[in-house]
This record gives sequence, structure tokens and C-alpha cells, in this order.
Amino acid sequence: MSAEAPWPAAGLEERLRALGEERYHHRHPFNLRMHEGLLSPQELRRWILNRFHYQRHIPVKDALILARLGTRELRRSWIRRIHDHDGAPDGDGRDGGIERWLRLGEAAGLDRARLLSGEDVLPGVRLAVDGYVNFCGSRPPLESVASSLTELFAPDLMATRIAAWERHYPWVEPEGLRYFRVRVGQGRRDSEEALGLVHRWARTRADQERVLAAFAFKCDLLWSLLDAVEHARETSDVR
Ligand SMILES: O=C(O)c1cc(C(=O)O)c2c(n1)C(=O)C(=O)c1cc(C(=O)O)[nH]c1-2
Repeated sequence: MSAEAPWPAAGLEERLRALGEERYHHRHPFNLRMHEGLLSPQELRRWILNRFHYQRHIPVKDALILARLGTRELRRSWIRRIHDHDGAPDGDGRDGGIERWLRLGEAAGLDRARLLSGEDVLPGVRLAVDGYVNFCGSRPPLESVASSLTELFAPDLMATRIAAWERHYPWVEPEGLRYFRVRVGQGRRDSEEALGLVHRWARTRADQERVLAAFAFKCDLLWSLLDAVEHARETSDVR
């Protein structure tokens, strides 16, 4: 950690974007193969099944972050993320991201009960997701909120994904893509909110370095998740 003067906000953001350009999972070979239309139906289904494990833990990690936020204004805003995934409090759960992801699975021929059982999730994916939940449960908000900043990159990746799936995987029913269509807007809003908080809280160069480290950790975690999915490609139907 450094005792040097903090970078201006634009300097921190520039460093975050440069780091993401290099290490975010949009560059992962599995995503590149997905976008080129080179995945088999089995590989695409494996990705959906394993990513569901990530999705269903997002509201869990957000609840851990929420518990550490010190004001009601912050908590009132952050709780929206849990509703986005679990469904609105006055809804019936069908309006949430987790439900939309289950429908994505069904649109690709995956059984809802199989997704919900979690039985076929790869060990490396479990470790990556545990890593994220534990990180958010044990680090101060500066770092846990900074780790969500990978979402600065997610909307563009999702737009590429939607176009690639429409073109190369027409056997996935179009309704399944709704998860990504809705998430593009949510991701933009959430990453802007998180960036604002990080700028507000990161007062020293050491804080800013913690932000970059948390962001790099999350990039590596998403990368490891895809490594596990990519590596499973030669094995049985289930995994
Ligand atoms: O499909 C993707 O590539 C992708 C990436 C990310 C991300 O960068 O963390 C998220 C999502 N999707 C996503 O759907 C989502 O709800 C989400 C929440 C978060 C977070 O860290 O709070 N990241 C992401």
C-alpha cells in the first residue's frame, strides 16, 4: 500500500477500465468460442447450468453487503439489487432475475428441477462462487462494492451475447434471452451506483489500491468460473 497522493476520480476510473479491458471475462476463450458460434448445445447448457449457481448467490452476497452498510439511505438503495434477482416484495417471484435465468435454462432444454437441485454444478464453479460470497461477507463495503464493478463491462458483453445467440444458437427459444435484455439496463444502473460510492469512499491512495485489488480479484474469479466450465468440456454429459 502506498502513502502517495490519491489519483483524481477520473484516474481511478481509467485504471479500473484498463484492468477490466485486460482481465474481464469478455476475453476468456470460452466466451470467444460462444460468440463465434462454436459451442455445442451441451456446452451451452453446461454454461447455463453452472452460471445459475453464480446467479442464485448474487442476492446472498448483496444481503451480506447490505448488512454492513451504515445508513438507511445506503441500505434502501442497495436492497433493490436483492429484489432484482429474487423478485419484487409485492410480486410473486416471477419478476426476478433468478426466475428469468430458470426460463433461460428451459429455453435451452434444461429441466428446471435439475437447475434448482444444483447437483451438477462443477467443483471449480462452487469454489469461485464461495469465494465471492465469502469476500463480500468479510470485507468492508469499499472492497465488496468495488468487487461488483465488473458490471461496468457486463452490459456490453451481454449485448454481444444476445446478438451471438440469435445468430448462432437459434434452437434456444428467444424468450430465454430476456434475462440478458433486462440485465443490460440494470447492470448499467448498478455499476454507476457502485462507481459513485467507490469514488465517495476511496479517500486515500491506499483505499484506491484496495478498490483495484478487489476489482482484479473479481475478474479472476469470473475467469476461474469459466476455466472450470471450459475444462469440463471433454467429460460426461452431466458435467
Ligand atoms: O453474464 C455476465 O457476464 C455477467 C457478469 C457479471 C459480472 O461482471 O459480475 C454479472 C452478471 N452477468 C449478472 O447477470 C449479474 O446479475 C451480476 C451481478 C453482479 C455483481 O457483482 O453484483 N455481477 C453480475
